[in-house]
Amino acid sequence: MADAGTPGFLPPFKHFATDAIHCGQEPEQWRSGAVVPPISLSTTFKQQAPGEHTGYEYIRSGNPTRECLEKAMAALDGGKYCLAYSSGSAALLNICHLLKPGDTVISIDDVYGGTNRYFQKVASENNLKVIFVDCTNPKCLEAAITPETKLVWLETPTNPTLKVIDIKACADIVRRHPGVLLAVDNSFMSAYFQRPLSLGADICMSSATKYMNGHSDVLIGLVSVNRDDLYERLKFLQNALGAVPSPFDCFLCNRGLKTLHIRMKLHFKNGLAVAKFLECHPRVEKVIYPGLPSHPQHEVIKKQCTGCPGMVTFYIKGNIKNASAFLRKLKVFTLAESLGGYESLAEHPAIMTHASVPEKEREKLGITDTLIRLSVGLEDEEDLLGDLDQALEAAFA
Ligand SMILES: Cc1ncc(COP(=O)(O)O)c(C=O)c1O
Ligand SMILES: N[C@@H](CCO)C(=O)O
Repeated sequence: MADAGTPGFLPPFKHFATDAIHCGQEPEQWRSGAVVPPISLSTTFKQQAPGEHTGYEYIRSGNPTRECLEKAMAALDGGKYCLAYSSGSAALLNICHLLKPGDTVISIDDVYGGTNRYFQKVASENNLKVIFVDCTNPKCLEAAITPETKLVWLETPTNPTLKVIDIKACADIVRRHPGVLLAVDNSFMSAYFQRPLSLGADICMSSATKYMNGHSDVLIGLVSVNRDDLYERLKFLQNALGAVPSPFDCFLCNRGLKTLHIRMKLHFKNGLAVAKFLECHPRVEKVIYPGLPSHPQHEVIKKQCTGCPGMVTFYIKGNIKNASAFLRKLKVFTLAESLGGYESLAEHPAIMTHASVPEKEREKLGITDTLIRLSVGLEDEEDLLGDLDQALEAAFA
């Protein structure tokens, strides 16, 4: 019986679990017939004669364990190719090396703090112009494109205010401007809930450090594309820049993919329960969760996604003291950066993940002293809700 998915959302991507378990994992590729791909640590490979090799010559340019992960991830992203990097930030760096001095990048205004930092404090100092646009209104994107624009960078939902962008609408606009690439950072959704390539994006990037690996024990980035020319250039840059992940990290992330479909369904269930609980709580000012009908782009996420992740953002009543007290009083949720693991995490973006965003910009984006971001994990729902309730009360005691 096929998984019917969630009413109102896209139906689940077909064969997702089977692809996660089998794509790129063929035992026949190993002399041993290993059902689980071995970890190939060798940094170099014997050649029969100069230049006559097995397809592998040096670890940075190719590794069997990394290729198993890349093949599995390409299938999950619905892409032709995938390339792995040492982090999501390294993936962003490689993508930006597709550009030339004098090019312009249009970025969604609300992005991960580290992405903002790279754009404002590195790329901008290397002859790239970066402008930030609220692409929740695609007309704003259209108006911002100039002849120098060569890359549009989206996150959806955005980190941390969970704005949802209509990927297809933005892709339709970008396609009217030849030479402009559309990249979507899919970290918050995972491939299980969202496939940007199928909606017209040229590049799908994931900090697989998050949901894709899903165990908070690997730093790794993944980039999927369909276009042969993009793949060839990114493959060259992957080797030339050298920001590749270790075989062990590839092994762990490849293993994480095998349970992604199960984990994401539970993240959705727990995330929605937490959002609904907070929405009714007297100590909560406002909840932002794309899975709630109250979210301004609720219809967009249902149109382009098969579900919602466990990312819930809310404004606690009071001030910074109440927000800080709440975070300190949590027992099941852990006060820590990052997201997408099996454990529930809570953080204060203005002080933690988005501290590098200039204060005026943070305020404009709504990243205020009372904004709290949750990564709702896989714990028992009653324990999660009970923890939030006791911490909210304690924050005002
Ligand atoms: C949405 C988003 N994109 C990119 C990154 C960067 O990924 P990494 O930490 O793997 O470098 C992060 C977090 O770090 C993130 O939250
Ligand atoms: N990008 C992750 C790690 C932050 O350093 C987050 O937003 O929590």
